[in-house]
Amino acid sequence: MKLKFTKMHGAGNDFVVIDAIHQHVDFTPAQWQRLGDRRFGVGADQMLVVEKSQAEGVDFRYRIYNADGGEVEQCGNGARAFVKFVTDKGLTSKRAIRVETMSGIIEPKLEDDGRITVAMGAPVLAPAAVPFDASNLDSRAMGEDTLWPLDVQGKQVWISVVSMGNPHAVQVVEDSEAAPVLAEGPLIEHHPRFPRRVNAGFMQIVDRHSIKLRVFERGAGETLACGTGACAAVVAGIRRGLLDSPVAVQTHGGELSIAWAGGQQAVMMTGPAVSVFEGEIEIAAAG
Ligand SMILES: N[C@H](CCC[C@H](N)C(=O)O)C(=O)O
Repeated sequence: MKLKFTKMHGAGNDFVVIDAIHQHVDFTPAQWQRLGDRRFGVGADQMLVVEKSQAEGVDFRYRIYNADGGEVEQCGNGARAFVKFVTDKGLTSKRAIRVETMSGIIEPKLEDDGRITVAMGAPVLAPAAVPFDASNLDSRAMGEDTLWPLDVQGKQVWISVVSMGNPHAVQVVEDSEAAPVLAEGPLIEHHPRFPRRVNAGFMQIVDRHSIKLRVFERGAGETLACGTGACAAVVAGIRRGLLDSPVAVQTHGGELSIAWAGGQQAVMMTGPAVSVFEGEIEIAAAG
């Protein structure tokens, strides 16, 4: 079938965005993987599928597929690309939208300066949210947060475990550019203590209102930016008493602004979203 799509990015985290309101979209993981393949398909970190929501008072539903073809709960940069997409396509005239995702309702809003702010929901700082095998109970309590030791090929790495709907294991590093993101990221992503795998964040504290962040994403590898990863890193840093809200998050693809008032308050993420090109692609039937 011929599939119409829009290629977009949010701070360099790139997406294939599909209108599933006016197109029938029902792909297998192998077909999603083909779409995300940078040589045999369009190529993207994630595929975003826009649908009408059946829920009362909710405008849209959006589904997220990683480049490896797996469907996941949440995507922060994707939420901003989603808002730009539905606005540009005239699918809504609203500037504040309620969107249903696999992990709950988020509320993105198009700002006057073209950036987009998304209320990403409250973080959950507990292994049970990820899930995470907390069998190794010798965790180290740091202020209100709990740090967990992860044995990564004999090296002990202290991580904060945070859910933004999707799972994150965040560590503080001296120098994010020198951090072993490509070597250690896959080992953390596939670590046996994360039965559903995990996104691995490497955060350098610049000052109390600024960090540098690299994320080796579950199902996509290192991306130029990770929105939920930025939220998770800031929440972990605030809980450990290292950061104060708001925090400027510098990523390889651009800057995100994250604010969080603590507790059960929603994490607020602000950043860019860009449409790059429109296209059509023939996606062969599975098999
Ligand atoms: N790789 C993530 C999904 C995409 C998240 C990221 N692109 C963002 O902007 O939040 C996961 O498997 O949970």
